[in-house]
Amino acid sequence: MMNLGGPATLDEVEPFLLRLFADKEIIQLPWQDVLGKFIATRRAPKVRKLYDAIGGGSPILTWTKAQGDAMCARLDEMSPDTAPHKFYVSFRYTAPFADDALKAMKADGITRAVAFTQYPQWSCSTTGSSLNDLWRALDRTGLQDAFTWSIIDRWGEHEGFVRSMASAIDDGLDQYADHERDDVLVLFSAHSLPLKVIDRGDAYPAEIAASVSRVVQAAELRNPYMLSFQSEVGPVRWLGPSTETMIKQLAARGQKNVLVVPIAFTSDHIETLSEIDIEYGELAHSLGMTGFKRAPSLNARTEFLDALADIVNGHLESGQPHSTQYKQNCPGCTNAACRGLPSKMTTQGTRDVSVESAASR
Ligand SMILES: C=CC1=C(C)c2cc3[nH]c(cc4nc(cc5[nH]c(cc1n2)c(C)c5CCC(=O)O)C(CCC(=O)O)=C4C)c(C)c3C=C
Ligand code: FES
Ligand SMILES: [Fe+2]
Repeated sequence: MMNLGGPATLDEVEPFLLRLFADKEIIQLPWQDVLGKFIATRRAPKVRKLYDAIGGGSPILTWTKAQGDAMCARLDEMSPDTAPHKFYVSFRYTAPFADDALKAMKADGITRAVAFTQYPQWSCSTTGSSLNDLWRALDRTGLQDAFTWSIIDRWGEHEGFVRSMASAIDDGLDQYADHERDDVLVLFSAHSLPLKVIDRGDAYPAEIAASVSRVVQAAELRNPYMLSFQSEVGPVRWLGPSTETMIKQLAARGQKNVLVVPIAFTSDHIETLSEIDIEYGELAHSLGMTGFKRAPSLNARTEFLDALADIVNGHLESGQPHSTQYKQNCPGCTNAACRGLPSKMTTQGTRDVSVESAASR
């Protein structure tokens, strides 16, 4: 289960930021080694305060473990012939790292592995970076031939995911009085991306829009809705409209009730608990938006735990090594590591562990 990760304690904030700003696959800076360190160190005190305000750390590992446990229990029942199922966590910027996961898998005698991104929608800066690093970790640990791999690289339109988002929106709308419910504007908010990444051809904006459209249909939403992007960092230009600006504009036109729906994260962390709930919440209230609320994150929502198991089970049944999209590099890509494959992959059309050499690396 691959994700960005987050600092579990306040002491981990600075090392987390140092790793993030050193990763050329999420952010490209001039003189990255020097400037990345400078930005991370300077940013750390402010970010430490934010994590302090949400309980002293990111809950992302706790949620991922709860999701993994529930997913594996369901998979053991759904697919006895591939049981037992075990999950390992591979975070990009905090422990457990890809190397930790691979070593633990080897120690447990695992031979068949599914690289399962926990970002529903693809971006080369998130899932792409995690996968590139996973394949590098195989080399670092000398475990190139230890596992036969397949990849779940995106699932933003999966029916179970879409249904769980729709039911989270229902719960979000239930927070309003009956007479207000129809007046609520549903504001889908996704993490933004630098425009440079989008111009390169990153699939993320289209995949976010596809998720929103499917969720709106599944929720049979009668409310108006919009999509905006949050969490921009640094002086580069980011994809808009920004969630913060949108809140100001909606407040200016007298919109009182706004339900924010995080569409690109599956569990709570700093962007929901701090940025939306505290920062945007205070902004909205100061502008007279009395009904500013957020739909709950999926976390351990039953429909979502079912969805995770269903995504993996469907993947195993399909026998697909990865999605068709996976091999489509961004037209503007200059990173030779992108869309690589490990040396041992499952063969197209089989759900078993037959081995085939990867076509390219
Ligand atoms: C879909 C998810 C995400 C995308 C896309 C994404 C892009 C992206 N992020 C940064 C820089 C930072 N992100 C930070 C935190 C953070 N980012 C995501 C997800 C996506 N990022 C999550 C889930 C988290 C929170 C981790 C947690 O609390 O558990 C941070 C650290 C916080 C801060 O300093 O504000 C930075 C920095 C860039 C540059 C980027 C673009 C490609
Ligand atoms: S940046 Fe998208 S494939 Fe390399
Ligand atoms: Fe981020």
